[in-house]
Amino acid sequence: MNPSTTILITGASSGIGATYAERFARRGHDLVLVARDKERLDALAERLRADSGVAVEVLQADLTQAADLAAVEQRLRDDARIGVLINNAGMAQTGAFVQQGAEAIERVIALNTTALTRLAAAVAPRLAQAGTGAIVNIGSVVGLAPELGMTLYGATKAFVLFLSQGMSLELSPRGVYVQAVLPAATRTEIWERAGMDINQLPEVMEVGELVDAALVGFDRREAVTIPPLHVADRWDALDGARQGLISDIRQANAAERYRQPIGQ
Ligand SMILES: NC(=O)C1=CN([C@@H]2O[C@H](COP(=O)(O)OP(=O)(O)OC[C@H]3O[C@@H](n4cnc5c(N)ncnc54)[C@H](OP(=O)(O)O)[C@@H]3O)[C@@H](O)[C@H]2O)C=CC1
Ligand SMILES: CC(=O)[C@H](N)C(=O)O
Repeated sequence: MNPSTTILITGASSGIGATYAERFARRGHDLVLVARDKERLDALAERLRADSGVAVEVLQADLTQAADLAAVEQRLRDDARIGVLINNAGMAQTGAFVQQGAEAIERVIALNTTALTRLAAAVAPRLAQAGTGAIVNIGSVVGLAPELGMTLYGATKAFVLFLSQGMSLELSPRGVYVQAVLPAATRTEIWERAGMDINQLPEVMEVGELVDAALVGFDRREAVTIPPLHVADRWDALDGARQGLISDIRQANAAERYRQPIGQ
């Protein structure tokens, strides 16, 4: 990738986003860092400028707020230097589905799905027009498995995977690379923020290892990167089965098992 490409990273004040910022700064890229906590963003920006000599701009935004989201969209539309969007900002949600209040439901959907989609949609036309660039959407393995018990959060992450695969089908022929990254439990603040104790987990990946693995997938132009999945064939089998299913959907008639016997 051209080192003169600027990378915009959401959720860059901590965890996975901050680590992406470090890694891309080391690769020589200028950065635009987005999150709510300006003090933390400023401190990170200062360190990255000093360590890597790159230009780093801070854009304070609460992506669940209309005006802030619109400002980041505008920036992505207008700034031709930004060639990569790391769509990372997200929050987790604990508790049973019956315990979710309306406000909490709105917030997790607004951040994990609406903001992510709108930012991707803001930058995609410009990248497609230029015939280059990349959009990285951070999902989660939880989005593959309702059994993991995070129904609402998992549903937002299933959305991210579906959206990414659809975007990839549409945009890769136009020169734009779209990657979905699916981490599993990774040591960041997200757990504490959601009121979960990370120390109760049997296994946790360190955030540097996660981002470095995601970047291996990025450099290989993988459409779906699942760093904690040790048998890659499992994903190929799942995705292949899904595609096989499509060929068995024949829309002219209901399947035999749903037909009422004549006369009943
Ligand atoms: N850690 C894990 O185990 C896993 C994480 N993920 C995903 O990785 C992504 C990053 O999370 P992670 O690094 O772990 O968690 P962190 O809590 O460390 O980081 C979340 C980032 O999002 C920002 N953010 C939160 N709310 C908003 C908001 N309303 N507007 C703008 N920015 C916001 C936070 O900054 P600030 O508070 O300053 O706004 C922070 O920079 C998320 O999408 C998460 O779902 C996926 C699977 C596993
Ligand atoms: C961060 C979470 O809460 C979640 N378990 C995940 O792995 O995505």
